[in-house]
Amino acid sequence: MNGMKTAIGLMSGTSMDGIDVALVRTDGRERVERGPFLGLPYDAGFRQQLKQSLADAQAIRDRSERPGTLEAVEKELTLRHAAAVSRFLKENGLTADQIHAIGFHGQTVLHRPDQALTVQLGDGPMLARETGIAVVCDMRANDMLHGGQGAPLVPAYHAALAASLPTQEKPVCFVNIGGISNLTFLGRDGEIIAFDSGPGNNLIDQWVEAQAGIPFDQGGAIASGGSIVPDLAERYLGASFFTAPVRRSLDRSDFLPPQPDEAELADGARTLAYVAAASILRSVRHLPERPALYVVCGGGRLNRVLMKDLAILAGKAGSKVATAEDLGFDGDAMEAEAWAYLAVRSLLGLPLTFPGTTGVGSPLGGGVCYRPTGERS
Ligand SMILES: Nc1ncnc2c1ncn2[C@@H]1O[C@H](COP(=O)(O)OP(=O)(O)OP(=O)(O)O)[C@@H](O)[C@H]1O
Ligand SMILES: CC(=O)N[C@H]1[C@@H]2OC[C@@H](O2)[C@@H](O)[C@@H]1O[C@H](C)C(=O)O
Repeated sequence: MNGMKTAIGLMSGTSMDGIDVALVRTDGRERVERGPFLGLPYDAGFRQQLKQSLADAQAIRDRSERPGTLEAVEKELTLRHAAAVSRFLKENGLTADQIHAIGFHGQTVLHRPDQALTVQLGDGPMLARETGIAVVCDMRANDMLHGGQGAPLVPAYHAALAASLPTQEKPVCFVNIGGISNLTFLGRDGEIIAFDSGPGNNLIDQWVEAQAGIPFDQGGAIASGGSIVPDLAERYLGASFFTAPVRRSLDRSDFLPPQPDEAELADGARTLAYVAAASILRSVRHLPERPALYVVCGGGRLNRVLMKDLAILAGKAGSKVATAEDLGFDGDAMEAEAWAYLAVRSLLGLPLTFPGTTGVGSPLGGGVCYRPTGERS
């Protein structure tokens, strides 16, 4: 189809649970055809290396620095992404020459918007060489150089998806409950407002891992046997992040899990599921209007306790809650799809960020493209 480009998006999110791969055909505007998706979980050993890299990244003062284990982890991460692309192409009967570009997120190991410092591990030139496909990466940096928060970037894609929704579902609010949660409000007239809305699954994951050696609370099974600890919930929900007049994007370390003596395993999981749901409603006060509908994507939509809390809280405020799947989207693939979409926008010189999304002064492009030959464009 005229003007359509085919791109692969690669996302390794703040949960550090694996690599998501998705294919999108798009004109970089409102025409979007979603293709196949592949989720490849990291093994426990590599997750541990990524966790170590978060600690090592604390020493970074300039985003090109790679202290401690970071250089080795970046190489390993990039090769794993290259292997993921190769497997994805093979499984779907595709070849590299059918793909215009890869949108490569990498792994965020440090994000300090107040210092305009954001670091995503991932070697774009190496990935381009390994795959034989042009790679668009570093999509957050230009926004930060121009005074933006560098996140969230998915909103441009949410806006393209929302274009296909009927008017009665608007204003609509996409909510991504990943490691950290972020939301995108889309008004009836196309107004777009987005921000990080608070902790998502990261606190739950860290809590059940530390207390029971389990990586995440599948289906909310642990939480369903517990009770909310009101003081603990209020400690999180009373954080300055929620009361500050201005929104800012979050780093994984901005919210830390409870101390072991603050709750039993199930009560802690129950409380943190509630905190993840209530955070979204607390953040909604920054929106100009109550959303008619919340569309939930990201792994948190699979935690039944969290989703029930969200449905109750949103319902009290007069809004409906649906999963991405209820509307024909894919809640696991959405972020990887977004990176494919953003890569095409980057190639076309279209803006990735907007005053209403990252707080940047005016709509702004971003991303750097590396060709397999080594050229940068
Ligand atoms: N079946 C499930 N039941 C409950 N929770 C789940 C389930 N599957 C995944 N999750 C949660 O979702 C998390 C992964 O979500 P997702 O992949 O959306 O996050 P991410 O992309 O890494 O993060 P971010 O959006 O912050 O970058 C897991 O760490 C886990 O906590
Ligand atoms: C710095 C960084 O990687 N931020 C992530 C993180 O995970 C969720 C939330 O915080 C969001 O702001 C962002 O990711 C999504 C994909 C985004 O930029 O839209």
